[in-house]
Amino acid sequence: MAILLGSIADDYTGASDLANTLTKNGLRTVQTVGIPDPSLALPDVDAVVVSLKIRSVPASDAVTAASSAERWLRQRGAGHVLYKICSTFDSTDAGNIGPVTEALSDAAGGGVVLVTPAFPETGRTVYLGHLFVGGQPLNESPLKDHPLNPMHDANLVRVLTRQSRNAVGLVDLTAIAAGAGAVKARLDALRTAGVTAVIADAIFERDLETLGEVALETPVSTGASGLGLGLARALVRSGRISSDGATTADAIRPVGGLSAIVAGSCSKATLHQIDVAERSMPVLRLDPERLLAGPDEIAAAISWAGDRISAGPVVIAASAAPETVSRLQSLHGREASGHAIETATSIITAELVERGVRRLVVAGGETSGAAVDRLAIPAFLIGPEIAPGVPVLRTVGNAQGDMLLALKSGNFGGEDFFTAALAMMH
Ligand SMILES: Nc1ncnc2c1ncn2[C@@H]1O[C@H](COP(=O)(O)OP(=O)(O)O)[C@@H](O)[C@H]1O
Ligand SMILES: O=C(O)[C@@H](O)C(=O)COP(=O)(O)O
Repeated sequence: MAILLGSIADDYTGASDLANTLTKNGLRTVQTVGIPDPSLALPDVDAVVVSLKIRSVPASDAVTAASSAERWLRQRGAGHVLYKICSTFDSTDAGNIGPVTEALSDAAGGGVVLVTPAFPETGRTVYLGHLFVGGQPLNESPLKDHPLNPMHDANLVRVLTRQSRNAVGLVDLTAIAAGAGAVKARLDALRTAGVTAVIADAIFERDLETLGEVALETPVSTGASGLGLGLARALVRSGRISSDGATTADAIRPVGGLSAIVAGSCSKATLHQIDVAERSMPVLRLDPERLLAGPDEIAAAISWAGDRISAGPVVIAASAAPETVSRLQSLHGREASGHAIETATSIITAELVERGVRRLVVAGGETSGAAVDRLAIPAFLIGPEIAPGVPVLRTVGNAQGDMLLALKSGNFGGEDFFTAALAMMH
């Protein structure tokens, strides 16, 4: 299998978001969970998105994992590797966007890396290096309260500089609006000045098309689904995609079984989606203190679900509002509480699958990563889009048999996302 575009995603929801965008823009795409075992039969594709869970791990671990994935992708022919980060630039001063970007660039021989989290379809735009989420600067958006990566600075040149060894520059909208030639000239000037990564503005898809065209001539870029769109369209325009385009219908052949929703995202969007779901299906809100205290809360949740799930889908949620999250974190620490809750929700998910769930929605990036790892799912085919950034996924090579999943980024989806997702899974 020779591929044209490789991607390394820093979390699993982000990987499915990117795979969805690449598919919608004409690339046959598969999402793997880590580097797949050589025995796994993957379909013939144009693009592979390797999902890693490296957004919130020590930077050195993230660099090691991303570097192995990069080597694997290059060995399979990838001329360009996109490091897929969150459209809200989720990271801390310790990383991991800067360290991974620099490591991937070094491995590919250096140069300047284009970096942009812009994803206009979901309201993420970058202007003069500042990230806006909907109408708000990043630091005023709900991301200021993220449980693991609270974002307090919208100036991404500053944010990335704090995480990088080398200088970070800006390619502003004026250069991008002037076209690929102007962007390349700006990159040349910045390279001469010692810059190795640039934040690129982008407001409209046409800006991302320009950036995709420029990025495709370089070995590495860093960005969200918007840059994926630009790269995919540039590849299609280049005439290098030999297939008739990507199809998604086969991925949603019915799998039967029971259905469930597990939520660990504490984003404003997910909290509202849970409230809305409560009008039409049973919802269990886990007690985070009890989850951290021992296995009883997990056992109680499994028993609660067992009593109801044969009658229809249920929701089990650890998700809580910012005040509750802060209280828990002040008692147990930010990372320890996040990790313990992810472990708990992943155990509950695996028990639900053990009891016959084959159609599963997981809300939250880290939450999805923990759940998919516990289920040991090796890869996914990409089905149709449920909401911008969230496709239906079909497992490949799964020990429990075929399943349909939706891995929902915390911030994505309309208020009826859970019912909309299950309506597409049979
Ligand atoms: N009630 C809670 N208190 C503290 N942390 C929580 C709670 N519920 C979930 N979490 C943690 O918050 C984090 C949410 O991150 P994630 O799953 O990536 O969601 P998102 O997609 O919104 O970023 C996870 O580590 C999860 O375990
Ligand atoms: O780019 C995005 O916003 C998403 O693809 C993504 O990475 C979301 O991360 P989580 O909100 O942690 O799921």
